[in-house]
Amino acid sequence: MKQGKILIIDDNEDLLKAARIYLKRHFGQIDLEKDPTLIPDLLQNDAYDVILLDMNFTQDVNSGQEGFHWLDKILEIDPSAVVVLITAFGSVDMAVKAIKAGASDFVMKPWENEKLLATLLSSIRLRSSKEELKLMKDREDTLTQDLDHKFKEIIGQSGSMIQVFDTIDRVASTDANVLVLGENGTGKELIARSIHRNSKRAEKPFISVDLGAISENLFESELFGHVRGSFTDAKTDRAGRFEIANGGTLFLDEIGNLSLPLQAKLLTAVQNRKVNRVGSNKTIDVDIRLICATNMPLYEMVQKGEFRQDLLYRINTIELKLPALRERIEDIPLLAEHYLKDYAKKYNKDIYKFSEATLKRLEKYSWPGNVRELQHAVERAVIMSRDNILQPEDFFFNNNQPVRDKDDINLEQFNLEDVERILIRKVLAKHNGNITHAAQELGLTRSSLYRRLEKYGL
Ligand SMILES: Nc1ncnc2c1ncn2[C@@H]1O[C@H](COP(=O)(O)OP(=O)(O)OP(=O)(O)O)[C@@H](O)[C@H]1O
Repeated sequence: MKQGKILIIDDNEDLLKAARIYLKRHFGQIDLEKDPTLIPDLLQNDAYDVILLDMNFTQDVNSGQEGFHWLDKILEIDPSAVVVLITAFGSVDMAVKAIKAGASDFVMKPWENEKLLATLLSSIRLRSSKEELKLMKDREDTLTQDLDHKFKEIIGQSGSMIQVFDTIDRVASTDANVLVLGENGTGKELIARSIHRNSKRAEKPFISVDLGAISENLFESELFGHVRGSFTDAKTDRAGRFEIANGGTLFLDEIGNLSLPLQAKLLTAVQNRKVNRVGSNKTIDVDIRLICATNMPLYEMVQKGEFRQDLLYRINTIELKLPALRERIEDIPLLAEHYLKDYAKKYNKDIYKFSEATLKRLEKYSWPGNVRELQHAVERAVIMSRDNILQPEDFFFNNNQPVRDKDDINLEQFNLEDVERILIRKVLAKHNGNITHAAQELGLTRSSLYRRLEKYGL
């Protein structure tokens, strides 16, 4: 089937007819219109891939003013419309002006059919890439909104969280680099997003990079980009995260996991605010606000020569230490009730509170996985409970489950899931709960390890 819908607007009837006869062979639909005042109606009723528009409608007037007027009108109705202008021979200046005003291309009268066809075909391609781009932009906006929603509300009324809020208030509007320290699941990314949202850069991107999840040899390409052919898999030019974050905030998570050679490369980029794509000599300026986070003891690591002191001093202009959940017990009921409301709604359950005994138990538990662990525990309890009040037995706590010994694994008895659960628990214990290290040892990404932790209730 022939593709493409084309609208031609010109007051010369002979020209319209001739164009239709020729173009009908190549496109799905050709609509002709003599009267430009009908453009808004036509665009209401149909979506055209290309609009071919004459510059001059009234005879003896060659200023092109009318053409510009209608071009503006069309782009006002559909900003991604593809308009090709028809200009009189010899008025190249006007054509250039039209392109600056938003036309995609122009053809000169009298035209050669082949040339007209080639112009229309490339215009149709342009239209579909414009639409694709718009779709991608919309998709990105939706994703950002979803993510932002997830990260919007910071809950806490403990003294230590009030201090955190106060620091966010004071630093958000500055461009100062911020280092967020805290155990896994204490809300480091949440805080980073909140700083971004309250900064002058809020309308620009917030780009998050999990440095613990990037392999050593892809580090430069991921962060600084690459040009085509610079290594085997570099099939196209690609911008790195620094460039993508330009104007906005770059959030480097798990910075303590970076090897010393990569720390040096990062330092250079952070210091100079310039990057070179891998395989290119061109230096690109980047304007970013840097927020870094880690659960590792960076100061001790500096003492041991595992983390560069100069890099630490670059990134820690402002330091924010997030308290572990067990250090702010008064926030536990608050968070638990927040998640209870969320998940009861999500799973359509009529559960409205925790029993007194449950709250006590939740307050006593040590929450090694902090808020993330509490969130998952409440979700699981909501799913499993048959009552409308959550009881202690709806919760499984890490330290309720004895870690079995290696000898316990009897391969005849265990199914694969049991073995996986035990293995994950052991590897986690070996790395003191450090998710990144455990994931590395297990050959999993951090997110798939989190998924399994959730699945097995670890
Ligand atoms: N104070 C808080 N109020 C509400 N939700 C929170 C709070 N702190 C953390 N969370 C939630 O807990 C989850 C984990 O938070 P986040 O990813 O920011 O932690 P993190 O410290 O960056 O974790 P990791 O070190 O594992 O990357 C998220 O779903 C987040 O929304």
